[in-house]
Amino acid sequence: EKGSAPAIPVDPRFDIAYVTPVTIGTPPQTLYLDFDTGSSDLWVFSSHTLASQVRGQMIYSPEKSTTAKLLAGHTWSIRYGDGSGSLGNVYTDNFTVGGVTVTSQAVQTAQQVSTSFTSESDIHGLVGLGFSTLNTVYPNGQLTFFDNAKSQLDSPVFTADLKWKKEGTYDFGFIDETKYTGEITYLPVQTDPGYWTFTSSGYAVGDGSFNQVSISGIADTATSLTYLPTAVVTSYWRQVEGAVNSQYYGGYVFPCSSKLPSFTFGVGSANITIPGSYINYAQITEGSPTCFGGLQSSSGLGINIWGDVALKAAFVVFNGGNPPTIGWARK
Ligand SMILES: CC[C@H](C)[C@H](NC(=O)[C@H](C)NC(=O)[C@@H](CCSC)NC[C@@H](N)Cc1ccccc1)C(=O)O
Repeated sequence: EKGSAPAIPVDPRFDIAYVTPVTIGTPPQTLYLDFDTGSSDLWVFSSHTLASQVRGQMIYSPEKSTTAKLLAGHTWSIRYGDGSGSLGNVYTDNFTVGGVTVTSQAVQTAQQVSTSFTSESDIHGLVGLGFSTLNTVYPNGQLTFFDNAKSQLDSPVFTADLKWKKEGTYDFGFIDETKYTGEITYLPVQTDPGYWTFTSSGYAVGDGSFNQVSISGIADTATSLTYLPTAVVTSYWRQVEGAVNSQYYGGYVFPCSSKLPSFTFGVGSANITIPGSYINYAQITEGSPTCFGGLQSSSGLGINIWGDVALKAAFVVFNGGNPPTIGWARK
């Protein structure tokens, strides 16, 4: 079995996040969810969510699904790196993405969500695609959609082909050779504590020389920007006239008129190049001549995150085989 589903940018001006249509329950209820390799909870806005915290999101109503079953005595509560979070109860129900159906998927219904989720009407929840060890359901942790679907997929993989300001795809169970050029380079994955953690072999700024340095970080499809060690990020922004690391804006800002250099990162003996345009992330406010960078320092996070700004420059294979590996190809 295999499937394919669109990854739709949430905001046409800049790629805050990508959402993918899924159907839950019987009869099927459609929601648009943020597929997230950086976490492992599948949670949705629901009929259980405090009305004051719902603002235009589509919701899942288990009471309207003949196949929904309450997972009695189970709760969940998750916190994300940006301080956002949500919590609630758990049902199992039919869950379908791109034609691939899992019949008793744990669907975590939110009772409460933090303000940043309330304010993002285009994101109706998350589908965690990290390793199931990260799942927060208590007292028994639940499996991700990918872990549940793996055995019925032609191949135990899913791929991310995210695009700059355009619709991309998530494929499940197969590798679409038409979506990349050259070879796919596979790297080992550290599955503890549960992210897709890999080590890049170094970086180059623009057409400058390549710096051989190991950079361990996570591939996170639901983090908009890319956060790397301060030394790496400083050497990038040093090349941009007028770029400053602003305390006020919480990161590097620069004149929107700048022509930004590309950023190349190593994957084994190959490499991926992020065009400078992808790093010109967004104006700090509508109409401002000052822009916010898509490449920022990870020093405050304690972990490096290869988010959408990096992922959309590549075709990425998340191989859930034994052992798991992560594959990178140019496109
Ligand atoms: C502060 C909490 C830390 C970060 C940690 N939580 C995590 O690592 C969770 C699973 N993952 C995340 O917070 C991040 C990875 C951070 S690396 C530490 N990925 C998921 C995030 N992009 C989901 C999201 C999507 C849209 C809007 C906001 C957030 C924990 O629970 O300990």
